Amino acid sequence: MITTSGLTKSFDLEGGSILALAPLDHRIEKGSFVSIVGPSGCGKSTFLRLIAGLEDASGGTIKLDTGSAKRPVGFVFQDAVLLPWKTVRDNIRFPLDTAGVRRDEGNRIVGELIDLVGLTGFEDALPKQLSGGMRQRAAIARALSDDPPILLMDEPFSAVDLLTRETLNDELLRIWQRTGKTILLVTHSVEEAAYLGGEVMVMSPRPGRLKKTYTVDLPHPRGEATKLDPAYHQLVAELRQDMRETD
Ligand SMILES: Nc1ncnc2c1ncn2[C@@H]1O[C@H](COP(=O)(O)OP(=O)(O)OP(=O)(O)O)[C@@H](O)[C@H]1O
Repeated sequence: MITTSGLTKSFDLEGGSILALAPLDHRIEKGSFVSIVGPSGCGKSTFLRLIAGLEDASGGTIKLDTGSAKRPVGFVFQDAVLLPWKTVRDNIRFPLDTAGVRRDEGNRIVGELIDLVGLTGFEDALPKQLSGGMRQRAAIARALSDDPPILLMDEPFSAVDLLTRETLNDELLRIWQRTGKTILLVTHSVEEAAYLGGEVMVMSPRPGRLKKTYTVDLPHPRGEATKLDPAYHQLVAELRQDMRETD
């Protein structure tokens, strides 16, 4: 459902250009959960931004097989970029209002999403009244509001404490299983990548290229038992080794 062929991206800099992404050929199946790891500057964000259409490719192609979806991708960034003067409800419904969705239909969708991300009771709160984790929940709901088949997440949980992060990881897996979205998640945590992903893409820098992909066979639903599974520890160790080699 996401196919890249010879995808490259270079940025013009004073006195030359930098190749942020070397030719990338990859295929991501519909409904999969793909974690992306690699050292700083290896092109992880650039890859997501190209898929989202926020950057133009310098070469090659990206094919998104997303049928008749109005908007193929939703994006969740490291910091929840919520409108500070709007309530949780109005932030989540903002893309729906922009798309001209009828008010009663919008109310129904927003109600379901608030329930899905566990923000019931906080519909009328302003972003400043929420914890970091709750703001990220609202950002996920907003990214899902007009039902994009693909959810792109760029280090979505790196600014929250470890316990909240683990809870949000489990919530995200539940959301993924309930919605069937294709999820691509960039993370600096190899533990998070292994715990969440069905596939892990390992990238290396200068220029950014796909070094390796792992298929993760850990069973679902994942939970505390996953973290005790020797196969999980083996994968984390291999990913850590890959990161050392690419740094
Ligand atoms: N708008 C831009 N202009 C110039 N160079 C850029 C731009 N965006 C990214 N780059 C360069 O492209 C390379 C890849 O950047 P990118 O942000 O995709 O890496 P990353 O793997 O997401 O890094 P990090 O883990 O630190 O977020 C880096 O060398 C970066 O400096």
